[in-house]
Amino acid sequence: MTTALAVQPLRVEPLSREAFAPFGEVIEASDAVKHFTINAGNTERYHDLANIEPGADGRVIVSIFRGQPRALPFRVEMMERHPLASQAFIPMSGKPYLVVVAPAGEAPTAAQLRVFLARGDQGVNYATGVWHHPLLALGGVCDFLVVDRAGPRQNCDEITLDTVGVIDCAPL
Ligand SMILES: NC(=O)N[C@@H](O)C(=O)O
Ligand code: NI
Repeated sequence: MTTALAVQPLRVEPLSREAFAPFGEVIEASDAVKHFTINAGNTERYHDLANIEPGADGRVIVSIFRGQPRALPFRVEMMERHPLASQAFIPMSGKPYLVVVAPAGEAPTAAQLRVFLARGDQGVNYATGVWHHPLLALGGVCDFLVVDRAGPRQNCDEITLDTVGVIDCAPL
């Protein structure tokens, strides 16, 4: 007889720079970040938004992830981390998406997970080693520009959670 896994309802928070700070950076054109006008006044530059870390023997690469939408309620059953490098996701389709994270270090429990709803104009950069769930697109097929690492050595650890985290909220 298989025993059912315990479930833990997960609260969804709006994504903000302050709340996400323990996990990395939020990539957005906000008055809260350093910005200045360039190109003879035509363009505003929102400067130096994320710490992109490819690791000592890696190089920075840019890819596009085309994510299929996830259905809600969503069961968070696994998490992953990239121990050698950061990973950034910048939405290109203008739709909100979910970000599930836990601090770098010991494998997290469901109770330690943080869930953020990101707007379609907010990207995130996971700092090296930060636990996160793979891409969670919502509302349709969505493209994301992804800035992460190519290089030798394996750069993805996955864990299965003992307790399933359940995200069951409509976007905030
Ligand atoms: N595997 C892969 O490149 N994608 C994950 O790292 C992810 O965070 O979506
Ligand atoms: Ni990842």
